[in-house]
Amino acid sequence: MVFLFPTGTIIIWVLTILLAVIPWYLLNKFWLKPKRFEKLLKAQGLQGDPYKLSALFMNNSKQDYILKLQQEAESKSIGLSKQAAPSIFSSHHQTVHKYGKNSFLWEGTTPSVIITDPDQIKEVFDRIYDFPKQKLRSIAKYFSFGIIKYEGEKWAKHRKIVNPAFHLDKLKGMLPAFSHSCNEMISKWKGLLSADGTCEVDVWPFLQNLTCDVISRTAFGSSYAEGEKIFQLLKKQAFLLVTTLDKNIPLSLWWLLETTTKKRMKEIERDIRESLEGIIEKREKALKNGETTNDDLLGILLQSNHAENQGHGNSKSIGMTTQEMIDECKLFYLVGQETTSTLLVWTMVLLGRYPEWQARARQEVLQVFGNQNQNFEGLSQLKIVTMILYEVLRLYPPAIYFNRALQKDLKLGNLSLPAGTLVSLPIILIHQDNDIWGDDAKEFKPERFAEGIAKATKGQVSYFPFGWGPRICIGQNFALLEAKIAITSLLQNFSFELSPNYVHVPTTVPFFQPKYGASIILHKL
Ligand code: HEM
Repeated sequence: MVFLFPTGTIIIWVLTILLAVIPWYLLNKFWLKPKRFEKLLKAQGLQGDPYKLSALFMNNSKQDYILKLQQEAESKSIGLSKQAAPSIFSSHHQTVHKYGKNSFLWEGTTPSVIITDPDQIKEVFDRIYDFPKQKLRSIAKYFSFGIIKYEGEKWAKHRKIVNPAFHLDKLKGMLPAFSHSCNEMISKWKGLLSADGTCEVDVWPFLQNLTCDVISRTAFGSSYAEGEKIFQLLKKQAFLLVTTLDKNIPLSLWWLLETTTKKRMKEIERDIRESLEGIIEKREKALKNGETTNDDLLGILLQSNHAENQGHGNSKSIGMTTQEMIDECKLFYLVGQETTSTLLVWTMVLLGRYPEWQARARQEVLQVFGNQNQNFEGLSQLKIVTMILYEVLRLYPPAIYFNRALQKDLKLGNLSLPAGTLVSLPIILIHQDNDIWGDDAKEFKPERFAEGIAKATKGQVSYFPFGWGPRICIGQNFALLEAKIAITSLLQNFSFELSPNYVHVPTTVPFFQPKYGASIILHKL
């Protein structure tokens, strides 16, 4: 026997259920669940602001809120000797200041537990499958590419394929490209010198240009000019994004709007994809015809991908697809360029501020290379320059914190963390923690690295400008070699000091950089 309900009855039933379920869902999401989290964390001795519903309405989203804080901070010069964290990283800084190191803060309805204990930090970095990265919001879709955002098997596969491109023996072959780009920048600066052999330059755009040039040459070799074009497109896209953010349109709303900016971003995205597809297809064809590929990043990536496919009986789905290869190439630009130029600009600012360290570094460089071009063996002997770079990365790490998102209940040391919590590793606070580095933690003292990183940190995971564990930066040797060559060329040709016009306003968009550039006075040697 079949019972038939009239349609009206069904609709009433559905509405009744929805009316009962939706308020419960909202109550749980916006009140009961966060309060449960709070109770659980507090029971374990973690301290933080109580969860408040009003915080959700006050700030349209966490990103908007952080941007607002940053914009406020960036309008003021903080003075070079002052710590940047209170202004550029105020939410975490204030929480630790108020509640101590065992604390948490709220990101909307989600608690973010601040982890500062080196053993726990090591665990978070080592257990990559338990502590995956936080998923990006949709705004990042134009900028989140490749391996850096993958998880699980996909990440492992891509890391395996990309790894050979960054082996030291391959990097050695790229040194002439590094030197070429550096020499070009030095020549431009020489061209700006006045009759007395000095000039004042905002070095920041030159350094950005340098690291872009290096990536274009090392990633695409003979296709260098096309690489440059792609980078210009990526830059345009980033500019459009940043100007949109500046207009203070809530992110959530912006993504619903079909704006001209959004349209333009889509067009640029298509242009980038087509250019990269062209380069990759040309190279793939050459590889299939048995022609030797170039030893640039793309060439090595293609060979490695080819080997991965062959190792699996030529099954096409095993290696990377062309689209995935495109994403990896874009990633090299996005994470390899601004990070390294950031390292270089702060190195120039700090060496301009501390002439005694500049003199020591120059003495070492001249001892090792004289006025000759650099080579790998000589670069490995540069002890003072290395100490300086490590210290710059301690005080000015390009990425100032890491977030990881728990997808299941987990133990971390003595903590029991529920699924849905974030853990936050505030690298900038840990790098300047007096308990770890001593009372002079905030000062520029490269001598602390005289006997290497392990000695300076007493073997603890308390220094991690390149991350740590299996997901450590794949390009760290690339970046350090590039930085050493750039600093060496600079010291061989100029002495320099900070200009009185320099205004110290660090920003964190997209990395920990000088907002108003870096005015430096160069003197020809
Ligand atoms: C001073 C320069 C650099 C710094 C400070 C830096 C820092 C970092 C950090 C902190 C991570 C880990 C992010 C995380 O775990 O959430 C990372 C990952 C990565 N970096 Fe770098 N990076 C630098 C230069 C480069 C360069 C030059 C390249 C390539 C040309 C590069 C490519 C990558 C890639 C592909 C990853 C993702 C690795 C993975 O997830 O397996 N980086 N970098």
